[in-house]
Amino acid sequence: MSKNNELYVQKNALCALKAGDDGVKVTVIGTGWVGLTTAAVFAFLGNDVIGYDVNEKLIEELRAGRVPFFEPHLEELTREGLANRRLSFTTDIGAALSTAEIIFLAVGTPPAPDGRGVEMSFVSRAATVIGENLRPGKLRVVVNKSTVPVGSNGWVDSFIRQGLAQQGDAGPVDFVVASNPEFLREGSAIADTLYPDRVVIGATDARAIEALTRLYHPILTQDFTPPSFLPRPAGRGKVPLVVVDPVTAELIKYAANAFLATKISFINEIANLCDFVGANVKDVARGIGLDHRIGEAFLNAGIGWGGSCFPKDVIALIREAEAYGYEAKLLKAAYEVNAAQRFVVIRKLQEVLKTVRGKTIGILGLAFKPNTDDLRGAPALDIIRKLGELGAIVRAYDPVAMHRCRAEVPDLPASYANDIYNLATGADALVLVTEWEEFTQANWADIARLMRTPVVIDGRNALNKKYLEGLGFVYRGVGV
Ligand SMILES: NC(=O)C1=CN([C@@H]2O[C@H](COP(=O)(O)OP(=O)(O)OC[C@H]3O[C@@H](n4cnc5c(N)ncnc54)[C@H](O)[C@@H]3O)[C@@H](O)[C@H]2O)C=CC1
Ligand SMILES: O=C(O)[C@H]1O[C@H](OP(=O)(O)OP(=O)(O)OC[C@H]2O[C@@H](n3ccc(=O)[nH]c3=O)[C@H](O)[C@@H]2O)[C@H](O)[C@@H](O)[C@@H]1O
Repeated sequence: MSKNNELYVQKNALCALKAGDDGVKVTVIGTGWVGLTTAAVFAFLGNDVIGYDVNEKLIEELRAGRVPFFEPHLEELTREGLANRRLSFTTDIGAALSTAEIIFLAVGTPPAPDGRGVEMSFVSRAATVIGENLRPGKLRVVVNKSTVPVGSNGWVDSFIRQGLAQQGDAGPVDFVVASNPEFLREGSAIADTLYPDRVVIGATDARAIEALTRLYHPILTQDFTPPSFLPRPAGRGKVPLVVVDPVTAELIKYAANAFLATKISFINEIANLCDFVGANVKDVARGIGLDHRIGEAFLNAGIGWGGSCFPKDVIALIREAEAYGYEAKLLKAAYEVNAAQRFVVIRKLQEVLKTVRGKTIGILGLAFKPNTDDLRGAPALDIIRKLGELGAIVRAYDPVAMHRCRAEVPDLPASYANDIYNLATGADALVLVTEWEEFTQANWADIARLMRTPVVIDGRNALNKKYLEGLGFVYRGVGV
């Protein structure tokens, strides 16, 4: 689309009715972290939203107003949507699609079983089912929010057409496919959705761009009353809208995650150097981050990145490049630095304790980061397994993720403690893996007294080194 066209569409769409005034009919396919957040937020903004998922138990829970994963305020917002009847949930695809104007695809795209590509079967299945169940009538905009390999927009279109073909001669069905990548972070999913840095729409069809711009109008203009639990950040102005073609939108998503992941690997490499030369990586990060071209965010050194997306998306981009005979050397290096980084804490434990065999090691935190119970790609799991292999007796505690860990990783070689003090009792060392506030705010004087030997390896540089050393701890951070 030409620049003039793009501006024309944006201007017109922004002049259109606010979504809150007439309520867009939205259906979200897949009600996990991204889908449910999308559904709850658009319902909160005054749209009529139906969440559809193949997981019957999940839908049952959501209907009862229970969100079976930990995401701050998401349950509150879901309950509010259910109470004011803006939000509903179903496992009936026909009912889910019958009124829809905009259909979001938010199903998972995990790594393929061979670890080399992206598992796209959830997307293809969902797209086919949409095609099988769309009926003639008004235009439907199918919007891909899942993170997908470049070119998937056309691919989704073809699966919808295959589904439509199954219907036989049902009459003409008017639909377009657009891309709308998601940039929310777990732990701050609602804030990131209501107050995003930008909204990206990947489409060439003006009707799709108009429909999505209308839906996003309150967010783009910040013209809504914020929820009581999430005030609008001070100084938050209008949100930039980036309208591009679908392929570019899909690449923006991968590039954003790959850049952030590379930034963290970069600072971790510097942290490792700091350990050799005796510099302090926190000061280095501040010293470089104040340069606005670099920026201070995402320069926290430690055990590196985990989670459901950075690892799989960096790999996906490497594979994407390979498909064109291009070796993405920088991304490969970022991945490798990260893969090794989580074991830095084990090396530090060995430096202090000499052998970990037979020693009791307490792991502070299981989730891949604070404010979530998500264990996908969590560094804690690799660290615990490695310590198990080395003969350590591993105990773990996490404020919210233990329940999930017991269910999802039953073979983890660790037992669980009730709280941080219980974990510390008799431990030879503690390793801080997830920087929960509960850990940074704990009574470390009590913890020192409870431990067999007061040793703490701070994998997130989140604790106060001087204070802990004052309490008699042997403290090791990463590059501090
Ligand atoms: N979790 C995150 O923080 C972010 C995730 N993303 C991307 O968003 C997508 C979704 O991720 P999550 O929400 O984390 O996944 P998730 O695993 O939490 O949720 C996916 C949901 O889709 C459902 N599903 C699978 N096949 C289905 C089908 N055919 N029809 C209906 N529902 C179906 C599953 O039952 C599940 O509830 C992925 O592509 C991910 O890369 C993007 C930004 C942030
Ligand atoms: O595509 C996705 O799923 C999402 O992936 C990340 O979000 P998320 O994985 O929820 O969490 P982040 O806050 O980005 O943290 C990712 C990992 O990097 C680590 N990290 C983060 C920042 C930092 O400075 N240092 C660091 O080690 C965290 O501990 C965590 O393990 C991106 O930040 C989101 O923009 C994106 O939408």
